[in-house]
Amino acid sequence: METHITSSAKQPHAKYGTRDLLRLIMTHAHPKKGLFVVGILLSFVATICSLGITLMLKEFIDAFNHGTSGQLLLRLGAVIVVQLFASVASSFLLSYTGVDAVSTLRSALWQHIVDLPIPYFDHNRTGELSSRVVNDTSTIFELISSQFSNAINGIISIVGSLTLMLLLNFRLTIIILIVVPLMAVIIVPMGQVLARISKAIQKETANLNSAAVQMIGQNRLVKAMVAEKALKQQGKDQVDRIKGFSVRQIKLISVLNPVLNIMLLAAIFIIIVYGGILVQTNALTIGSLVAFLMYAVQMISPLSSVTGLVTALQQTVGATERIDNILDSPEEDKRLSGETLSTINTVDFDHVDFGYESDKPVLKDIDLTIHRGERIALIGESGSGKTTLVSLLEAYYTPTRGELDVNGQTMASYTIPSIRNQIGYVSQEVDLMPGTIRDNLLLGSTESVPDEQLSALLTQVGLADWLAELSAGLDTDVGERGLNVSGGQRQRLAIVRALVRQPSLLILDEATASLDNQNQERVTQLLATLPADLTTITIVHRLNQIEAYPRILFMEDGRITGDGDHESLLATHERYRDFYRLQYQHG
Ligand SMILES: Nc1ncnc2c1ncn2[C@@H]1O[C@H](COP(=O)(O)OP(=O)(O)OP(=O)(O)O)[C@@H](O)[C@H]1O
Repeated sequence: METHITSSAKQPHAKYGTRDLLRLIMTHAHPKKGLFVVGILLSFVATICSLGITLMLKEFIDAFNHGTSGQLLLRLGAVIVVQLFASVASSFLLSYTGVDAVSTLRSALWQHIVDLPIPYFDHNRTGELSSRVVNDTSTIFELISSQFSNAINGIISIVGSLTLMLLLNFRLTIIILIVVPLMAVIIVPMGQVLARISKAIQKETANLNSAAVQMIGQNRLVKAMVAEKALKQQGKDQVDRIKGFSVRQIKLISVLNPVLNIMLLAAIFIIIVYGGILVQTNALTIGSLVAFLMYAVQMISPLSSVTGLVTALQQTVGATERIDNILDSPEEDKRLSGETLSTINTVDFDHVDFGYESDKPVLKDIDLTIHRGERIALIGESGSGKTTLVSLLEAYYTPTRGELDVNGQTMASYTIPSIRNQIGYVSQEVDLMPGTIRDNLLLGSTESVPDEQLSALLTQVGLADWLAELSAGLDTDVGERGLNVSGGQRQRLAIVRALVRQPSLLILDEATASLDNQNQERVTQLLATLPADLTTITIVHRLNQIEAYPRILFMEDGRITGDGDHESLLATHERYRDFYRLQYQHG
């Protein structure tokens, strides 16, 4: 039988390389190839023009003694204009290509993450996933929009300058060719160390991101546990780890740049001394010497952007691997070619087993039939598998053994959206989405629902007075993570959200933490006001309203050991009796 637990068992990909990066960019970022090629060509033109300008300057200087040529100035002006236009246009086109590609990649990632199956989220931390969408895609953006074109221009500049230098003076060029490899001996190993450091910075920054998401999200818990000190220390340690790597990085860069500058100065010094001698002996014109100097700079300066490309590629390959891991994880199979489930009349668990991990069964031999319109309470000790049982109904997971049928047909034959559309699910952790109350109530709703209907439902759950007090009514913003709404109100809003889609099965995972007795009573009363043909399964944590449920399922260690009404369970089920008495003793 198919299970969705694929992400954790995924085989690690073979070593990642530039080819994977290219594949990722081509298949998911869809860069505008035409614009990119035009951008590179214009960049090529701009670099060639720069080299040409130097050559013209040489002619200009050498023509000084014979009076300046107006025609030469005109040509120089024209080339400068072309160079300016080409660099502006290429810079825009390449950056635009990068922005466009990274936006496409981010959207693809976002959409893919939305469609990942629940088990994927069981195994991956929120902060890490958000870091993939934001930080790792930025690394790819930098590569496409600047580092890549800088390096290509650098190579053109190096090759062009070198060729022109060779044409101007062979021996001077040879001297430069001795200095440059010396620089490479310093740049390349330092570049590798820098790459390792920036990889570590990236990793630690992602960790900080994920820790920050948790720290902010769990702020109430932290305060409740008076854990501020420990958490501050944890944050400081994490920040210090990044600082440690960053300091090493700036130390290296601080040394690298001046060393390179000194080597550049040394090269210029040699050129001036040796070139000066050549000028004196008329073996070289002053114009050629100036041009030579400029070419030397044009050749040496881009060296770091060329070697920088290697570093950038290494970093981006790391980001690629992480993004690929997400994109390669299979999306939830929504079984869109299956049948549409238009109502739920019966649900049959036929000797169903399920475990999140194959060797640890959580549900054991569940054999159960639920009929339309039943009001069921599901109770049992914490960890006995209640939430897991209803998660199977939501098709978040599939049974590892046995059969789960709806209307006498295997659940696997129905499309997943049609199953979920028939189920109103109110989970224990009720989260509201950012937006207005209306946005929240209509989340995922494809049909327009009149405000009167929403108000009627809000009245039904006892929120009419609360709504009337809000100045903007249904348009009130619920605030981030729904903090402006109390736990009980949140749960009742979630009930309305579930009812708006007119489900045939309502599942309520009662939130013990946020519900006081009064609220719980309200929820129980609400069940009585629901349409008679709406089946409800309520996971009940406190039993003070348990008599209201005609059918109670008692779960122990993944099995249903009791199935009946309150009186019959009290009479026949020892554990239920203990459970009931224990709860009552504690009020
Ligand atoms: N996503 C998951 N991955 C792995 N194990 C899980 C996962 N969710 C729950 N479990 C385990 O499955 C078992 C049953 O959990 P479940 O949440 O279904 O119990 P429950 O009866 O609803 O508990 P409670 O009343 O505390 O909500 C527990 O041992 C739990 O640790």
